[in-house]
Amino acid sequence: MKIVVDANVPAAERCFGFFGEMLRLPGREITPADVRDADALIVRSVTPVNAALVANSALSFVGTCTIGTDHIDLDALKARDIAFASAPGCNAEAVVDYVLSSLLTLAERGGWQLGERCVGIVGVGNVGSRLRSRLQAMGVATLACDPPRAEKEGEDGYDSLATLLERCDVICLHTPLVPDGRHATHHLLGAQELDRLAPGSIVLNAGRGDCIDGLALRQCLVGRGMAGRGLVGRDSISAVLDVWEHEPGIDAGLRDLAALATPHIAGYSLDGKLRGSWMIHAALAAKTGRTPLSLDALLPPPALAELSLAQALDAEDALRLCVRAVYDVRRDHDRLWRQMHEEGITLGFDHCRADYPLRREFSTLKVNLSGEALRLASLLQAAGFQVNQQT
Ligand SMILES: NC(=O)c1ccc[n+]([C@@H]2O[C@H](COP(=O)([O-])OP(=O)(O)OC[C@H]3O[C@@H](n4cnc5c(N)ncnc54)[C@H](O)[C@@H]3O)[C@@H](O)[C@H]2O)c1
Ligand SMILES: O=C(O)[C@H](O)[C@H](O)COP(=O)(O)O
Repeated sequence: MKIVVDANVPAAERCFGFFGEMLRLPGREITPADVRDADALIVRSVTPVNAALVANSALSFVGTCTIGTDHIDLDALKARDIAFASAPGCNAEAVVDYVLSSLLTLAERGGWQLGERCVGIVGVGNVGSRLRSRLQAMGVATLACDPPRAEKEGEDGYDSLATLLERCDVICLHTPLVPDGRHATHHLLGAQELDRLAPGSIVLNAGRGDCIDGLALRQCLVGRGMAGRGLVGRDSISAVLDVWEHEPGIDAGLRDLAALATPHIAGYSLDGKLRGSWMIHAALAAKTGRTPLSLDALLPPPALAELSLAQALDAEDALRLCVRAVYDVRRDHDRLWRQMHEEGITLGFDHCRADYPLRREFSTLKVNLSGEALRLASLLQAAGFQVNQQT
């Protein structure tokens, strides 16, 4: 069996070398000639898998080791009877870690507490529902908007986008890119919606770049944001952007105005990436009648497995300390600036992603609590850490 695999797919040798001869290629450069005699194609989100790519191929399986599938033309695969698998939810926990690290960073810079805010979650699927559960358990008020779900399940628990814009001071986008139709998400937040944001609001996009009109956001930030990299003001609008229109050639002007700007890495925990590879490995194993490897065999132990707190810290300060011990979003923001400065926008963006430092998920850290710190147990557990109470 010949398998073409994006060079940025981690654990490719173990997951796909397992099935036969493997050819690794840069994801953005895979051509019809590369897949002509291939049986399987394994991609991440940067390879457009369309009719032109698969038309004259021998492919019988395409897998994407990602949650998003907007780069795949499912009709083109169906027309050629090519089996398809994606990795729903694989990196959802990592995206929630990203959101918490970002909001706690902005809270520190702006001098407010996350617990005072109301977070509006747009798109309540694998990512959004996990975010909602963690925030609710932490005692943070949330509202949710997901018209496709509301239609299927009833309106209870769901609000309109207009209500979120009116009542929330943090708006988190976790929608897929849906180009058209009744629930299209292309430019879901445009000039009109951005105009409705209350002073001091935060807009965070970790869905897909095209879900926000970048030009409108840029104008909004010029008018109502704090001009200057990474700054936040009590009454100004702040943006946290992980995804962008036209990646990797993103708008540097918008990057300059964002409080946190990262190169589409919200889901880039090692756990999330390996889960993605493994899920596609398991799908290909099922298709070919093989017994898959176990996911546990792929995941190494974390470098930082435990930390201990014994003193009476402010609850959000303690949370921030644990969050940053595992994942500090400021490092990704700084890396993007540095790499773009050295290599230019496009190369800098892609190299930041390709050479991504090892990152684990909150759930890999055990926090030992004793003495006064015992009162932090429920907050830390709610945020996703393992907690060990030493009485
Ligand atoms: N930044 C990253 O690194 C990263 C990582 C993972 C996923 N993503 C993106 O985030 C998206 C969401 O991930 P997920 O795992 O939660 O996907 P999912 O498919 O589980 O959930 C998406 C949710 O969005 C809802 N939705 C669709 N159209 C909507 C609309 N118009 N308004 C509001 N809600 C709408 C759907 O009903 C669904 O509940 C993915 O499709 C992917 O594009 C980005
Ligand atoms: O859809 C997803 O799973 C995420 O956007 C994923 O993190 C994208 O990563 P990439 O495939 O671009 O490496």
